[in-house]
Amino acid sequence: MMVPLRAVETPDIPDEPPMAGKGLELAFDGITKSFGDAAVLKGLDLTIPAGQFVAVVGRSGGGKTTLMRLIAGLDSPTTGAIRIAGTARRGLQPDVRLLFQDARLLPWQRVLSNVGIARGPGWKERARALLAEVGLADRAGDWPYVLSGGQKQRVALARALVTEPGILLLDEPFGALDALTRVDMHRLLTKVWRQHGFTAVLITHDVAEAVALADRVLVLREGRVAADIAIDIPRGTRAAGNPRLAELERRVLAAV
Ligand SMILES: Nc1ncnc2c1ncn2[C@@H]1O[C@H](COP(=O)(O)OP(=O)(O)OP(=O)(O)O)[C@@H](O)[C@H]1O
Repeated sequence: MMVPLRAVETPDIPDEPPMAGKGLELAFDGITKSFGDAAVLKGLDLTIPAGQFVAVVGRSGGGKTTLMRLIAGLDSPTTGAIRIAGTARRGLQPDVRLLFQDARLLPWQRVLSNVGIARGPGWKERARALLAEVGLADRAGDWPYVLSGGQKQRVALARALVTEPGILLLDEPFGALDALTRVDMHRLLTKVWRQHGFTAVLITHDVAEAVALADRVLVLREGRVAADIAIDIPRGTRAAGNPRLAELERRVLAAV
């Protein structure tokens, strides 16, 4: 069944700011990144306030994944610095977690152990609470292979949240899901973002998804921020048919 979904409706979620506390500020100071002679990022200067939900859109090859890898500490910028809560980022850190298009669960661990991968005292209770939050309280004892694609992504989300990261990076996490499951995941992501208060950076090809979920959309084009657009309408009103949403979507598309 084809379901025409221009935007995500989240009328069941009140438009409140995220809970204060966990989110960390993320700043790019003159970031460039080259691979050999190829300049992929050509100078990024911007600050993402703690707890903000930012979507990054752009054409294939525009440098989105490269930027993500720099934030995660999987790679280093050629020049410039990334600061997290004011401190220059150095290598992998537990305050930043990643969610990818594929859930990357460990097939030899049951769902609960996948979520509680970090272990430590009280890990089982914590993992169970997170599974309940993502709607999978009754699947703790299952093996990953019995889960649907959407359920696997829910487990991956619970696992990412178990360490209460200050920044959650999402690299096309819903790209492989069908339209209805995507809408469910949009609702869930909005809910957990509100509850946990992390700073969110979502990479997506889907402009409708970007304007539906984010506070702010960055358009990355040829290694630069071609547009920085505030989505200044309440989430509860971001339904298909809202003319202001359509206008914002047009602005983002024009910049892409
Ligand atoms: N390790 C690498 N070595 C050489 N070139 C690279 C490397 N990583 C990325 N690139 C190049 O950098 C450019 C940007 O790639 P990147 O994956 O960041 O783009 P993207 O915007 O995420 O694209 P997509 O939407 O297709 O994932 C591409 O031209 C790519 O070939």
